[in-house]
Amino acid sequence: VVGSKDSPEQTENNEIYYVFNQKLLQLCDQVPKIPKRASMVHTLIEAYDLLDHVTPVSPEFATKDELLTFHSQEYIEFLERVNLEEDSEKDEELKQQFGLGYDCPSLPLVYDFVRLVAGASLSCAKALIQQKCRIAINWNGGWHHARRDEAAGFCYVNDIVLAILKLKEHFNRVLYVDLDLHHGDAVDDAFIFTPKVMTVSLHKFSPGFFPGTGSLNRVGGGRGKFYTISVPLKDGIKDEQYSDLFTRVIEQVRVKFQPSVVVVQCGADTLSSDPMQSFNLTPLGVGQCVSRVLSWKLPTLLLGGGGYNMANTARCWSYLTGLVLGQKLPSEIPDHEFFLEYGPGYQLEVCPAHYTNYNTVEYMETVAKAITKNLENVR
Ligand SMILES: CN(c1ccc(C(=O)NO)cc1)S(=O)(=O)c1ccc(-c2ccccn2)s1
Ligand SMILES: [Zn+2]
Repeated sequence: VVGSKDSPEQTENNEIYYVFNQKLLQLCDQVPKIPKRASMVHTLIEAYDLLDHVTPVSPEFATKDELLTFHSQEYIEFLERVNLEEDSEKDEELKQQFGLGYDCPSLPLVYDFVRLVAGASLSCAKALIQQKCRIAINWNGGWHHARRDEAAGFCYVNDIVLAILKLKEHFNRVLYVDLDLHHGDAVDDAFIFTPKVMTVSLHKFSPGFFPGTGSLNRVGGGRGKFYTISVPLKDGIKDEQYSDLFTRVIEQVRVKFQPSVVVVQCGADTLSSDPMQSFNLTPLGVGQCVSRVLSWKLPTLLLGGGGYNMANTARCWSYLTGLVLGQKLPSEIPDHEFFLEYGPGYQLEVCPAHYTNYNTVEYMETVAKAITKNLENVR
């Protein structure tokens, strides 16, 4: 069955593309804020025997031209130049200019890292375009804060914008869903003026909380007005309230926008006992949102993102991989290289913490009503 730009028929192909290779894991393991997370995620997925049911694909490096479809020449050529340098005092002020400072320390082989992370998400986008699969997964992608000409918020390259720009060449309407704790600001900004890409971001919105954008009245501009949806939330939200609101919003988005392809950033810093100590979700809550989107049977790209409790992030993305495969995973964490990280319970489930929930019923109603009102302007 051949889809078309406007109304892609359901691809007969039920393959699940899972993109990784050892080089990508090794480079991602070195990102200071998430040490060894890439390997923990991958080896847990492997330990649950999920790799037997996906099509594992080794990503290409993104070409320089592909990076330049979003990032500036200055930024990319700077990364190319510092790639092999030791962390020298040289270029110190240039590093600051390009965001390589405290939040995004300069990585060894940062250019290789950037090209392979971007290449992995682009490989997924190309596979969806070529209908080699209906669902593609890159748990080492989802870097939603990287800007055109600077690293930001632990993000060095915006693989999401690059993948959406590629998808946009073949799909008429791209829906971007950002489930990370933080507002997907740089992805919003990249598509804020176009009605071809609708971005929906659920995030913590609170004075002084990074990145500070994503208020309820952030709706986009120009021809893209009302094609940006911000869902600002408070600390302490739990699975049921989160997925109920998500469902109310996203089903309206589906009817009004009628996406032909969906990209979901599944940042796991929303889970209880993440060092960000903000939301109180479990993988079940994140899974309810992802399931809702998967039920539409559209070509779908799943990406990683934040998540600073490494074991819980691995639990969450293993659970989501199982969900995609229609497989319920056994609670006992299987023996594998990082088994001891899952103590003391060695269970797949994440228990909610006892945080105060500041999202009152009234607040949630206000948010839902404002978004419904904005969506009346779409279509
Ligand atoms: C740079 N910051 C970001 C940016 C992006 C993220 C993110 O996960 N985005 O998705 C998280 C923190 S930040 O200023 O809020 C922080 C830096 C270090 C932080 C931290 C470190 C340890 C425990 C709790 N918080 S927050
Ligand atoms: Zn985050």
